Amino acid sequence: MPDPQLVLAARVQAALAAAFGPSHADDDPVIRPSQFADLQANVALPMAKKLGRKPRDVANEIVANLDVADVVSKVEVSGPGFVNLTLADGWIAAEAQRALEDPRLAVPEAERPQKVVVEYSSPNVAKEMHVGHLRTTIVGDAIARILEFLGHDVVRDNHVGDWGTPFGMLIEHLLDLGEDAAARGDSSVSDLTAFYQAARQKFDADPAFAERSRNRVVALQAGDPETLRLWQVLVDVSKRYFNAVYTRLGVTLTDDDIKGESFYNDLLAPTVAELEDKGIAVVSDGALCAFPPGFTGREGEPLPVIIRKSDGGYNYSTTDLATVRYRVDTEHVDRMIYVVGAPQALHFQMMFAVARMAGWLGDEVEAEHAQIGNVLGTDGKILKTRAGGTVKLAELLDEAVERAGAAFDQIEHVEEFDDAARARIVEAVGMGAVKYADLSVARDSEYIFDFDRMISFNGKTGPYLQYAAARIRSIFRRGGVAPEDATGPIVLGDPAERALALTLLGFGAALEQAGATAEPHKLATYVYSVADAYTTFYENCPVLKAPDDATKASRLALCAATLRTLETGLHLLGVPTPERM
Ligand SMILES: NC(=[NH2+])NCCC[C@H](N)C(=O)O
Repeated sequence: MPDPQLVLAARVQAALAAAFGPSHADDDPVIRPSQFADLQANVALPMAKKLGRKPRDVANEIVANLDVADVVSKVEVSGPGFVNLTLADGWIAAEAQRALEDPRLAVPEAERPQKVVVEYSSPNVAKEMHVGHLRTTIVGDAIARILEFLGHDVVRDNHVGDWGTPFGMLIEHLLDLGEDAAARGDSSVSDLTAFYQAARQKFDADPAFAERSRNRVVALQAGDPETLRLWQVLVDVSKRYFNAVYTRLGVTLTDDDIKGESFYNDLLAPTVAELEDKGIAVVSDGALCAFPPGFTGREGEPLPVIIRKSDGGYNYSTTDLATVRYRVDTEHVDRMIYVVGAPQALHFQMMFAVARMAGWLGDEVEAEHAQIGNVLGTDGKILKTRAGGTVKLAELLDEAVERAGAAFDQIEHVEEFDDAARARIVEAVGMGAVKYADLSVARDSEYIFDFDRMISFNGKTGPYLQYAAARIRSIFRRGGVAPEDATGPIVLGDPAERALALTLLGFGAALEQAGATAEPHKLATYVYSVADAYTTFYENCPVLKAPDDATKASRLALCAATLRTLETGLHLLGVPTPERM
């Protein structure tokens, strides 16, 4: 869908080149939405400064060279030298029609498709996923979906924390409980939080257990087959639990997307060797460290990235460096997006800096930490249960659905749905509410997890948007027309029709921006603006009772284009859209 802003930017640049010389063909035309017209080009002011001329004269000269008759109905110079541009109704209608007829809603695929690793979710084995993981899972999944839709080759990567010293105590605790407890799905094992805490308690209280645990770590690292088998039992129990959460959330991660930390075990030594060969890793206080330039501590002392501890063990950073190296050398990726909590920002900055020193990252390969802000409770503190513990994800999702049910039962026509239909809708509303709440806030800001707000059918919420889409479907049902058969032609008369069509044309730009910056909230905000423009349209423009057949056909086509934009946008956010509700 050609974003009007981009179309006009190109035209203004052509006018700049014609008026002031070809060197200005790439100048920023400073196109902005305006309250006086659809868009405003504000380039005359900076240009006048450069040329030492009056802004208004420059603006007039731009206009004299501007070739926009096919796109714009009115051009006007105002104020000190703004160029006001009003799009032609015919152009908007034709572009909306083109979107309607295109399965991709006229969203172009990327000119230069990239291979992009989107790393997200990344929970830890034998630990319950918490709301922080919930948010990286939801945001990461939306990023992956958006980039895929834009035509990139997306590799989903679930960097599960499945290795490290805690596995010693976890394996010993599993042996104490009896392995069949895991096979039976006994809650002493499947309740991951309880399992982890019990192991931890024994480790702290019982020196003999602690000793066994330490020996077990040694056996694990030495690759003892029986120990590895027990480790795998724990990994499998956790995977089952993660998958249950993913399925419920409609998250597109599968077992094939898991490359846990253990995946890189064999690559750690060669990675470290390369860092040593290149003189990047040096011994400091017995440990092997890299000192990326520009990172200093409180006293100005250089901060280390510890590559190998003095006891010979590798670190979290080492695994991450091996991961970068593997993705560059073996997977040949162009871009890596790490959807991980904001508290790990320094870790990623320093780790990327070391990878750049090693030549793994550079202009050719970009890596970015897509930071995720904390999830707070309504008291403004990090979300905790009433007892002060970590909130369990499964319970949180159950509560979302329960509350969605209560909200849904307030809808007047609720008796139209049988129990099975109601259950499906309520599940979708609960998940949609949680997901949209997560996605509508800039991912790096903290946000307050507030059931009352997110489950409302009013306001900037998932349920509101789901309901908006379902209401459009119900118009088609009542009119006895299938949305696919509403082919227009789109003609714009009422200002609300025009405003809706213009909003629909912004889909491509919203996706493009969301993908470029890995910020799904830009799409979430856009989808809301579509529902908003639709509401104004619906209040002002009768559809089934339109004054004549041509108007009815045009309005049904606008409804169809809106429906597809809403459903596609919500789908790319991972928010389910029940056909009826
Ligand atoms: N490549 C990475 N370090 N990814 C982030 C992993 C997140 C880690 N497992 C955690 O739960 O905090």
